[in-house]
Amino acid sequence: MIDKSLFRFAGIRRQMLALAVLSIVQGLAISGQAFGLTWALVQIWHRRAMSSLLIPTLTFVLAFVCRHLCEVAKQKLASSYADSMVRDLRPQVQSKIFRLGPAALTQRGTGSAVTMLIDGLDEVKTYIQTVLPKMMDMVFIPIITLVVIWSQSTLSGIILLCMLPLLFFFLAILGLAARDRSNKQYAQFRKLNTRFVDTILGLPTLKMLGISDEYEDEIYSVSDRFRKRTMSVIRVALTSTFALDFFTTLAIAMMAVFLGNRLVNGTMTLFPSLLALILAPDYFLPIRQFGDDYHATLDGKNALQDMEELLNRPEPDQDDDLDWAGWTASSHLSLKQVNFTYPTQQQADALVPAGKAVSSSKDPAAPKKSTAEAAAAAGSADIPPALSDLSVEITGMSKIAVIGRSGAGKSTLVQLLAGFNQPSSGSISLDGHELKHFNAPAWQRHIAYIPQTPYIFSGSIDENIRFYLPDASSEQVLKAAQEAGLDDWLAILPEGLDTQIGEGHRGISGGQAQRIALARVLLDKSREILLFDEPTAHLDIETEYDLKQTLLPIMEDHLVIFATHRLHWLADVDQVIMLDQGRIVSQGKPSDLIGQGGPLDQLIAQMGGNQIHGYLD
Ligand SMILES: Nc1ncnc2c1ncn2[C@@H]1O[C@H](COP(=O)(O)OP(=O)(O)OP(=O)(O)O)[C@@H](O)[C@H]1O
Repeated sequence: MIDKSLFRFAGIRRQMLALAVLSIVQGLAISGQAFGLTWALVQIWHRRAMSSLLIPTLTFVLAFVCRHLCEVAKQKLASSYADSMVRDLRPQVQSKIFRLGPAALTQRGTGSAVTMLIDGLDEVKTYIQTVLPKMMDMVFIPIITLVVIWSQSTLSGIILLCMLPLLFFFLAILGLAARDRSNKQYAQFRKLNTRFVDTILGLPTLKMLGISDEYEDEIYSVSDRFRKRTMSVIRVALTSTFALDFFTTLAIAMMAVFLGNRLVNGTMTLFPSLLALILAPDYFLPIRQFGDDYHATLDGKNALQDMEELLNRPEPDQDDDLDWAGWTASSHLSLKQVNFTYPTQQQADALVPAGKAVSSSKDPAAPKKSTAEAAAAAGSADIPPALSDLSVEITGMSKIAVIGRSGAGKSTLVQLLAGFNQPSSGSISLDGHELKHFNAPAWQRHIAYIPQTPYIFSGSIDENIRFYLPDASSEQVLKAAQEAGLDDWLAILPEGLDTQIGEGHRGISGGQAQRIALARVLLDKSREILLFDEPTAHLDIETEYDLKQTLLPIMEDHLVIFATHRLHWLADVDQVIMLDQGRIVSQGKPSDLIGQGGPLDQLIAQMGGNQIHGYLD
């Protein structure tokens, strides 16, 4: 019923102990309250003097106050513990998502990550603050009240004790049914969020293609499935409440009949029978409350398991030990027979060592596989490698174009160099350092990655330019903006660099976004390696031409690796790497390759020879 993973949280045992003490005190107070009430009622029944009611009434009031103070204390304790646990958990989950990187986000879906960080943590909080005190109540209060009832009427005690297994049986059966349904409901909830966030992100495209209504219907049907799953959880919850209430009422009614009978026969006095009867509902109350709240907390339990699964995911290896000062004109990078295969969904799931995945492994202590190992394992699977036997030599401030048809592996290679993808085999040597992969802070501190659509966050242009170097001076930012060709645009903006852009603010063009990305590179001179993943793919030819004029001087004193479809860039690079199905089919100086009738000529012919005019001229 209670998640074992909860015990890994610091201080939980102390909290449970404090809650247990409070539950025991509350159990005693409940008995004291029933005792005072019964005493007072018996005094009234026997028409005793009003003064004889003073002590029973005082007992009742004191016990009543103590009972409710215990309740308040338990709620405060559980809620402040749940608060502090969620406060600790939030940064852990957040930084894990960052450490896992873009591949994990692609696998889980952005919506799912957002759900986990916002709703998921709130649900975990509700789960912790509800389940811990209820659990303690269920353990201690029935025992204390049963002892008191048993001491007054053995028969009542036996009736209540016999009813307990029945209640637990129903609690377990319906709890399992609710858990299954709740798991499905949570999976549907994740699907709904992923679908919803993806659709919102793709809304401009959907609108442009005139299919946004169909997606609205699609979201409606996913939401409707979620509603049906929620209703099925509620149905089980109501059945469970009904079953628990029914058996509780039945047990109390049976007790009342037996006790009434004995009272009439004169084999029992009023006080013990009334005390047993008054206390009986409190004997069942914690079990009923746990049963009722159990369904409400299942989402939190699922969210916690989901977080545990994420936190236990092995992270891509990171080489923190690389001691490398940066790329210079004499630097040398060598890749030899490097292979990379994307893991399949099943292989990615098999990486998870905790929770469900552990059960599939005979040895829970088995070492966790890294993404690279999974990719190596993936070699035997059906999916072909995205990069095969890649051997490249790169020296000094060269400019290298990576070209090839769609799906050839250009982006995969750039992402491998950025450290997102880790090779499954092959060797890498950087200025004499042997690397397993490029996920090394010492390397990543020297690269600037510019994708097709640069990341523009919600904030001012100034803040966006400071992306790599938040402490740069205003003069440096302005100079970088001017060098990146943003000055004409800034001149017409009333607020200049302080203009708010990104989500929820002023929209900007693709060319302006690329220039902001260039300004980031120009601002941080320590990034001598530029990794471009088709930065001009979304731009019209005039904008691309304008941007190219800005880009060429920047490329001069950098190592540039430029994945592109636009072959006119061949006129401006020193080396070309042509990929086809993940293999290098042609490599060398463009002037040595063009006109030789090789694969590059075929590609030029297929893509329209005029693109290369700049080079031929
Ligand atoms: N996350 C991924 N998971 C599995 N396979 C992938 C993933 N990303 C890319 N691939 C596959 O890897 C291969 C190379 O893809 P990649 O994106 O590197 O090609 P590309 O040359 O950049 O294509 P394009 O020019 O269309 O962007 C393709 O077959 C693609 O389907």
